Amino acid sequence: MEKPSRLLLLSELRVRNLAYDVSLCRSLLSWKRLVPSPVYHPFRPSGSRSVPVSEIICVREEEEEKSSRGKSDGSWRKIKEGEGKDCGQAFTVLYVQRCQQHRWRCAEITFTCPSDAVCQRWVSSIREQLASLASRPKHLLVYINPYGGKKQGKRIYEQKVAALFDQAGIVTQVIVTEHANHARDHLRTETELKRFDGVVCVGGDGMFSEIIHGLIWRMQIDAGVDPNSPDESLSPSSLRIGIIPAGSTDCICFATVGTNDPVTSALHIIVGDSQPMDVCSVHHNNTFLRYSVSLLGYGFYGDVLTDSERKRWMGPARYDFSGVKMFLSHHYYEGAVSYLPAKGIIGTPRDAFRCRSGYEPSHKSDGEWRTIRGKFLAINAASMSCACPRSPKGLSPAAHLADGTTDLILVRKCSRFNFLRHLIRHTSKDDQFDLTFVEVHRVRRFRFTPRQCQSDSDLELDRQENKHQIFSQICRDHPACGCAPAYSSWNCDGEILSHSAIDVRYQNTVMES
Ligand SMILES: CCCCCCCCCCCCC/C=C/[C@@H](O)[C@H](CO)NC(=O)CCCCCCCCCCCCCCC
Ligand SMILES: Nc1ncnc2c1ncn2[C@@H]1O[C@H](COP(=O)(O)OP(=O)(O)OP(=O)(O)O)[C@@H](O)[C@H]1O
Ligand SMILES: [Ca+2]
Repeated sequence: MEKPSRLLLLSELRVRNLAYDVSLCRSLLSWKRLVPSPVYHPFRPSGSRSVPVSEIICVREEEEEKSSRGKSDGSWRKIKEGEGKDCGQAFTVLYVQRCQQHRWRCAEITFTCPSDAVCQRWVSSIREQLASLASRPKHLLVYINPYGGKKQGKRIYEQKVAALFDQAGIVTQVIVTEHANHARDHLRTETELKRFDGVVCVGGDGMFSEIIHGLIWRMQIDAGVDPNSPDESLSPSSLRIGIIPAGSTDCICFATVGTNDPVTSALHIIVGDSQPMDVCSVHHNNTFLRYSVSLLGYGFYGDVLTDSERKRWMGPARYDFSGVKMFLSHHYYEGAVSYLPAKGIIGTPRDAFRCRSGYEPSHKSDGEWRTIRGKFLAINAASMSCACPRSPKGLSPAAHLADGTTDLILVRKCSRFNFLRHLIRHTSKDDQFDLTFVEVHRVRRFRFTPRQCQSDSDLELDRQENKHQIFSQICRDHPACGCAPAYSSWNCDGEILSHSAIDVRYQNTVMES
């Protein structure tokens, strides 16, 4: 065995009885097949592969091979006969294999060594390399929501994730929640959080939201900041949050990882990947309501959520049922949206670029507040793309994950046919914003006031702008006329907000695994 300075190890090992040149550099494990060649070179490498050490899950000594050594095991005998060498132990490397559509799988390869000593050297060298990867979690606190999505959270964790964490040497404390807000309250009070490198959320967007709320609260308390104060800037979280998708939309997982697959997510957690994301805070009259990381939607998405919560027994299909119902209801809502455009940022919501990686928040000064009044079918604020299996490009395909902005999408009252065109474009390559009744702005902050809550001076401005629309005034004065509901609700990451008039501002960035 030679050991050039660039290499940590270089050996001739066997994989399924074939000879390979196997090397371990500082960041790469590579194996190259050695094929006999009759022409110039006695051995010519082919079939080479390499895996970054950062994507190795673990290395395992093959105990069975050790015990069968010297016994009349067919494969061992072949190696002995073929090579005429004294065969030793084998070791298996488990590593990440990238598959289609951003899926990751755990692959493994077993190397047979010529001696025990060589095997030991390989195993300890790879383990040393793995131990030096500081971003890998060692202790994780896992919350399982057994109630989200198709109610499979517990099974998904036990069958697809637990064994992988175990193989990667991750020690877990698992809590299966018993009621809504169990995880949030547990994070707020009971746990000695310093023991953990991260929190794992097995559930959907609502469960992730619970965990964000618990963690942010806890971080503020630990940092001596009043969590209720709207003006205090958030103390950043030292704990990362990993998501194992087990909900109905799982858009936070899909938009960050590119797929909703528990094994892929578990592998991202194991290798210590991290992804910062923006957190917005939502206030009503200076009172804090909630944080949001994905969608804040009024009108269509608020109504779909309100209607679908009554049909939870349908599982994820409730959204399609309520989606069709609310599409047919075709409710629009009047109000004023004011926003602070984000200036000096890289990109616009109409870019072709898709973001699944971090982005530095820009702190350049912003523009002037602008106000848009009107009748809206939907007002959506997307802090990330909100991509999900229903819409793989999402509500705002070019939204950045951590740039301190939100894409504000306004869909004005239009015909059902036009609204359907807009919706369908979420599922195709066509631009859903390239329609006269849709506008999108990248903003740092925004406010919404339903028409019924607008001040008299605002209403006077409205009247001047919409002199011809006399019926809107009649409907406002006679909300019982049945022409349309006056208020919708805000869908905040899949939870219903208690107020319609809200003030939303970019707050901070948290880490997600
Ligand atoms: C004709 C096909 C049109 C398909 C249009 C698909 C657009 C889908 C866009 C999905 C955006 C999801 C945003 C994520 C929000 C999450 O924070 C939240 C919590 O998990 N999920 C939802 O609110 C769950 C929201 C789920 C919304 C489902 C809407 C389904 C609309 C169906 C309209 C059909 C019209 C048919 C007419 C005959
Ligand atoms: N043990 C529990 N029993 C009842 N509700 C729970 C429990 N644990 C958590 N919850 C609540 O369940 C709700 C739904 O969970 P979650 O959002 O994860 O799934 P979902 O709504 O099906 O998926 P998505 O949000 O991705 O569409 C959340 O509001 C969460 O607070
Ligand atoms: Ca939910």
